[in-house]
Amino acid sequence: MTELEMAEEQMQQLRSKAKEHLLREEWEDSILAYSHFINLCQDQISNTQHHLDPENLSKLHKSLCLGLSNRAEARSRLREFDEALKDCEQSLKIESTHFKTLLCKGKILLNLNRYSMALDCFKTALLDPQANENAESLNGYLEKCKKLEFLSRTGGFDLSDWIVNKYRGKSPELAEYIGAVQIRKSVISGRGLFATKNIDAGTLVLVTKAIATERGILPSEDSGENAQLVMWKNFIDKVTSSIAKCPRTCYLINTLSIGEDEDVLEVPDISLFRPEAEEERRDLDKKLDMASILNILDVNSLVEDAVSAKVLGRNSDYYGVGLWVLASFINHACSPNARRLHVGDYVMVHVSRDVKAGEEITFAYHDVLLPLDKRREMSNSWGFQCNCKRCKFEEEMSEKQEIREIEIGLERGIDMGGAVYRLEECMRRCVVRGKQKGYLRASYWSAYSEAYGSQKSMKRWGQRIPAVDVVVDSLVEVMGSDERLLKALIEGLNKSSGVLDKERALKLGRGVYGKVVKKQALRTLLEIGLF
Ligand SMILES: C[S@@+](CC[C@H](N)C(=O)[O-])C[C@H]1O[C@@H](n2cnc3c(N)ncnc32)[C@H](O)[C@@H]1O
Repeated sequence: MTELEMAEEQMQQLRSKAKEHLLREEWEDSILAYSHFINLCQDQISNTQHHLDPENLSKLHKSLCLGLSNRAEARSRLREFDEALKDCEQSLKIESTHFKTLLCKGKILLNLNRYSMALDCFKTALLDPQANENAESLNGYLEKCKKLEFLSRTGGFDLSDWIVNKYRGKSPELAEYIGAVQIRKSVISGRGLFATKNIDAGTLVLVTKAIATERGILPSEDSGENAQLVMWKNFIDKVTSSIAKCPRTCYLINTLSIGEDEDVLEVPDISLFRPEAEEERRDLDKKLDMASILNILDVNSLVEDAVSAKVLGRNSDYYGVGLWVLASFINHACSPNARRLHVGDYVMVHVSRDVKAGEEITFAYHDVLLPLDKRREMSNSWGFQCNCKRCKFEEEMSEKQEIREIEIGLERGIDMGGAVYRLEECMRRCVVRGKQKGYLRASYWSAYSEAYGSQKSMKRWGQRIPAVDVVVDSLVEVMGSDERLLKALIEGLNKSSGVLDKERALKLGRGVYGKVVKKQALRTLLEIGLF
């Protein structure tokens, strides 16, 4: 047997082995075998290209092209998208219209949310004769790319049907989207996200896919602490693995705060977070050590089921944690103007009240319908102290004897209607007006909500305290919409046989869900009490 024949036989064996692994979905073994095969193929081409007849040389090129394409497929199944894309590029250099490679590359780009580049791949694949046999799936991908590209350009998402149908069926396909926002230095701390134009309540400002999420049901014993620790460890592993597989992910995570010296941090351009941003400009070699990863996750991870968030389509027993890079630039405020919806691995952030151009977009990291000391405890556990206008104002007010007495009364369980009456009287005497009234009412919301919910309390105090809609309006003005406010408004007005101003309820609903739920669907949700 000649040397050439021996090499050919070895290649033949390797190819069969690699293919077998691929069919059995043994991705790692398949990658190993294809790598070996590809090396042999490349050696063979460079050693023999001058004395091989053109037909054999072309056969070798074809084999190499297919080997690269199949290795790309196996790598993409392991979510090693970067390496898989490199294989696709090499394969397409040999045969620029190689159908299988174009299909694989298109799917990878779709996974990376690079919709228009994926669309180009599928369009080119359509020109290949093989497209006829695969017309159905190819057309499916083409339609999907077009739809997602449109959504990422316009932000025109519509979750109405899915929500009204109580999340039955597949969750809607989402795309990454960046609205009228930019990252700038913030007076709150470090960098923040800012509106670049006036934005009305309910409008989306961003939709972004998680780098990683971890979800599970927490058992009730030891308040789920152990399970939470296991989930946190799994979450860290997932983030670390994403960083190892993708330099872009590593680069983006590197832009995040570790919670210290935020004021000297660089302000990244928002365009870096667009999936289709140019790769070349980036310093993709910067590495992240484990200590930095842990600090970054500590400061930036979000729990899905927070008060300023709504998890759509999943059992409420689930506990979920995730890292959404762009959303990590949003600072906390005790009078926030944005909320988030969690759908699958995406987070959708919308403003929950009208926002002016240049205003910072903020959401609540923890419950803000609580008094100052409780809020302080929670921001301390996040590792910062909030000094927003509301906190400063309440600090002044907490010096007042009357406020102290009200707090003592609340601790001792006095009639909530009475506590509300005293607070309103105190605000009248201290000439607390406008937003500041909303701030204090928000802090003592639990007293208001209990009073409005109790027949006995309303009978005694109802005439002497402001009506529920007046209080809800003043709260919405300072902290945007909230489900609890919407519920209190509807129930309170029902009880007092007041007429529910539908437009007012719709506005509140819009603040909670954003414009991704259309008016008619929102009306249905309000009618069936599903909010
Ligand atoms: C998710 S990051 C927000 C973006 C961050 N400012 C940056 O420059 O990357 C969370 C960190 O921002 C800071 N932060 C957010 N809201 C704050 C607030 N209301 N007051 C003080 N610091 C805040 C804290 O350091 C917190 O750990």
